[in-house]
Amino acid sequence: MYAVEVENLTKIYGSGERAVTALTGASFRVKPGELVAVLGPSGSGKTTLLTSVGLVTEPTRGRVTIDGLTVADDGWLPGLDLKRIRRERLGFIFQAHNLIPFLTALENVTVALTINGIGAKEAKQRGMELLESLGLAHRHDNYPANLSGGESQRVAIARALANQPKVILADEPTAALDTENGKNVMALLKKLAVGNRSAIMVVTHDHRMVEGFDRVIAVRDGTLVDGADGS
Ligand SMILES: Nc1ncnc2c1ncn2[C@@H]1O[C@H](COP(=O)(O)OP(=O)(O)OP(=O)(O)O)[C@@H](O)[C@H]1O
Repeated sequence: MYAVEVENLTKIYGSGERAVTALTGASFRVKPGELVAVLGPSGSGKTTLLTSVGLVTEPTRGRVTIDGLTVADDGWLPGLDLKRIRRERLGFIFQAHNLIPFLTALENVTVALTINGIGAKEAKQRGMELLESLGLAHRHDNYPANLSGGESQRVAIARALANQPKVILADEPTAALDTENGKNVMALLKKLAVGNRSAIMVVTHDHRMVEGFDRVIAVRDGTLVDGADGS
């Protein structure tokens, strides 16, 4: 089974004279354990692609299936709890890592677990294990303001992984990092994709990082021009 299947996805923002077609007939699939880059110029539709898979942007037409569950078929399917599906099956990593400033590194990770109903003690144990696996156990009680950019991004990765999602979506996760930290983050994502059998989709402009990916999906003017299907 594919982790992500997108068929004929079209997204039109607005209507009438103001309508903007961001994606036209995009189709692709990502397997578990695959690390895929989404590359393309500004305005080409990369974020729309990622947020459609992330259940944030409602597709106008086409089908989106996450881990075997079809969530959209010409718009969201009725009766789905999108928030819950997002929480349970997806993990998000952003450029500006969005850590909660008044929570420690560990608490930033455990908050994702407690929202999903995991008890405090178990959440703490799992959070520490995750931070440990990312080389951050010794920084667990620091607040984001006292973490470096690379450390913050690794905390954000730990948080995205907390619920062992089948699909991880990252928007420019290395853009704010220097080359060395960027490469470390990419190596970590690669390890996690393989080890956890997660599919990871990364929107990036960062050509320095491209060699770390299994596949590059290239987007131009709302159309996928290359790399749509790795099978
Ligand atoms: N909420 C919105 N309302 C109207 N138009 C939008 C909206 N979001 C995106 N667009 C338009 O859709 C097109 C694709 O945008 P999108 O953000 O997906 O591109 P992108 O490749 O991620 O760009 P960037 O690299 O600059 O972030 C652009 O023309 C953009 O202006």
